[in-house]
Amino acid sequence: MNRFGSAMILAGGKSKRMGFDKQQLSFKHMKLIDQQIEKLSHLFEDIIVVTYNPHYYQNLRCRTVCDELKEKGPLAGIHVGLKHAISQYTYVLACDMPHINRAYIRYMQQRIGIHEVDVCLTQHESKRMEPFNAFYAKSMVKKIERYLLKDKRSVCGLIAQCEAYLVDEKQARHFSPQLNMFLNLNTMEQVKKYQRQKDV
Ligand SMILES: Nc1nc2c(ncn2[C@@H]2O[C@H](COP(=O)(O)OP(=O)(O)OP(=O)(O)O)[C@@H](O)[C@H]2O)c(=O)[nH]1
Repeated sequence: MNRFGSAMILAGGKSKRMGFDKQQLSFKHMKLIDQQIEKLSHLFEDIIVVTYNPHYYQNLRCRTVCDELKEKGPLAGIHVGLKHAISQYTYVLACDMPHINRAYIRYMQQRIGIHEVDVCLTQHESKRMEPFNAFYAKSMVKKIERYLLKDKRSVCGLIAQCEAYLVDEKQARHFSPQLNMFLNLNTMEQVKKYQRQKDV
């Protein structure tokens, strides 16, 4: 099994705040998630989209899976994505995140190379953790399953029980000064603001 061959995009949420399915978000006449798949395909040989709508992805360079443990939130997506991953570590992204930072992905891979942890993610000065734009080990599958079956859902609660490499906010800002690489679009207001700033 290789080390970093798989990436997953979570696209199985309810998008209540957006008011329409975030998998359908488009910029410049191209779906955001299709743009993510395109970008990630230059960095990872295996792209997994965790979705209940596999037909959206038929002609793209990815495969699809859907949650085994339903109605349990993003961790259930991470759970099934890791189960199907072909590599020891999988890069995890949400379908509403428009910025993919290659240098930061490489940096996290280097850190994992040295520290051999269960997860590598970023922690803000406030101690809040970013569950996406992060790496998770395939060896976490059983642990996540047990956690979800106890009806727990918090990614951060799970991380507290793991060997984690936490990149601190200051370090992350060297790669993304405004932390745009963690921007996620939950509402139309956020989409409009993003469009105004980026002219997309
Ligand atoms: N596979 C899977 N992905 C999920 C699930 N819940 C959320 N996600 C994904 O996780 C990421 C973050 O989700 P949120 O934005 O917090 O939740 P959401 O359900 O998409 O949106 P809201 O209904 O507005 O909270 C998005 O990429 C979602 O598609 C789930 O139950 N299964």
